[in-house]
Amino acid sequence: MQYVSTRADASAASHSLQQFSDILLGGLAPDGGLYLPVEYPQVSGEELNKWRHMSYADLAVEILKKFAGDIPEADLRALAHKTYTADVYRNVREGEKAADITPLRVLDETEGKQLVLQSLSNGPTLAFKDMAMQLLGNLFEYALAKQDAQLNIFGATSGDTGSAAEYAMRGKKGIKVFMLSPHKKMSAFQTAQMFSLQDPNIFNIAVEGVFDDCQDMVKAVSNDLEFKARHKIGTVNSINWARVVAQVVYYFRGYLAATRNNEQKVSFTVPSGNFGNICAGHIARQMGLPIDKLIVATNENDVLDEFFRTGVYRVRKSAETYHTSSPSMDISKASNFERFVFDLVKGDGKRVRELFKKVETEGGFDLSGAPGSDGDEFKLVANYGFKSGKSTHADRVQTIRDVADDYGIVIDTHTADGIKVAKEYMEPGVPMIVLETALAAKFNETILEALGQDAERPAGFENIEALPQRFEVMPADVSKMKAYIAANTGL
Ligand SMILES: Cc1ncc(COP(=O)(O)O)c(C=O)c1O
Ligand SMILES: N[C@@H](CCOP(=O)(O)O)C(=O)O
Repeated sequence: MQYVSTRADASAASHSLQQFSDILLGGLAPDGGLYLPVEYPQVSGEELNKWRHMSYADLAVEILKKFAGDIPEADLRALAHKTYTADVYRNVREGEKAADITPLRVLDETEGKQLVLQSLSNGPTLAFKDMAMQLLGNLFEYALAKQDAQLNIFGATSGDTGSAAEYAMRGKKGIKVFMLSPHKKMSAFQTAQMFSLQDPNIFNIAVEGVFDDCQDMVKAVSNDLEFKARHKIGTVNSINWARVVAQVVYYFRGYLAATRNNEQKVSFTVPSGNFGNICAGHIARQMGLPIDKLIVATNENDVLDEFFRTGVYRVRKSAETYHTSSPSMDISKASNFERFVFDLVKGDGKRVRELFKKVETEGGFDLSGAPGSDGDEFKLVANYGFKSGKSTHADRVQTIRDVADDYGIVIDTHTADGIKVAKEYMEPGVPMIVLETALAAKFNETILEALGQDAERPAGFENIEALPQRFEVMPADVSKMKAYIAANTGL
């Protein structure tokens, strides 16, 4: 499989095609775009039948090999089996099997409308990021060992990517992690999870700004090609295609576990911020997985909900980005949205460049087809199955209470946003799978408010907030950031 940048000129595309292994360590494309495969590999009914009873690791191999043909299948198999084990994804609820890796639980079935929770947060850091990040850590180690190279990961987090990356990369030979997070905007648990790590290869930088400021800096540093090459900069954000592809696997797993035959369809509701998770669902659908709807659930930071309702993409400035009780979704400039726009404009990289230039200069674009708009591609969105909705603090507190009362489980604030929105789109005969993107323990402040009691804590995290913390506070200033990285890479 070959890869092309979302901003590549069609005429020049043949000169800039890359292999999976080439883009694995590099992250952002040199033209500032994101990588996508030149075409989505297709999945047949026969394959789906074969995959129904496979282990998660074997299913991952089947999907990965369609995207990473330049890595020998035996190596992919070894990596997947090292990653997707019951021991790594052990934080399951009572009655669920860790060996399922992403267990499904039917919450409700009323009048043929099935509400299902797919648990993606059983890994070491209690969020769905572990699903891809654990694999990425092993892939990086594999690729670096082959080249005897080193990698300095420069990433941005609103709370979960950071800890997942640091837990996956700590102690890994040849890898350092520089992770930007918005100062004082993560939950106490998330902050402690990252900042209490004392490993010498981990550098936590609390930025005076919001997540979007952090992600902008990651992109600015990556766009300085000379600096990027000299300091061997790579990324673990969903900028990195391997992250997205690893997330495609659990959509297949969810579909296969919720259905009996390939005639059946399911819908997915996805708590969304940077659009990486649901972008993986979009790719699964484009590969032929029988997904009916893909529902984008946002919190009060509703840029994506606005687009999927109106066709207007209007990013918010840092000062207009709210600090909410589902803080990992406090994002107003969703990076992976560019991947979807590339598909929406039929792979026209020049048009993607123009549209995202407009985002920089005018704060957005309008594809609604209204007089004076920038295009009318919004009418095509329905072909991709996208719908959307929004949830507020009051909604998520109420949803956490309702789910505890009705189904006897405690969900986190992001999953609550998902369930609130999912309920607006349930249909008889089409299971609605809500992705559980984190465990409640990470957002205890809101659980306490909703239920009057603490969230259960998996073993090993009992007193995490009391541990000593190590981090730097820095302004959102690219040149200062580069100086910090340069001083610490030793290159
Ligand atoms: C717990 C949680 N839920 C939802 C999201 C949103 O996912 P995405 O950014 O892939 O849209 C995030 C952050 O990515 C998260 O950490
Ligand atoms: N919500 C994320 C933000 C970064 O998203 P990513 O998928 O691009 O890594 C977080 O928790 O850090």
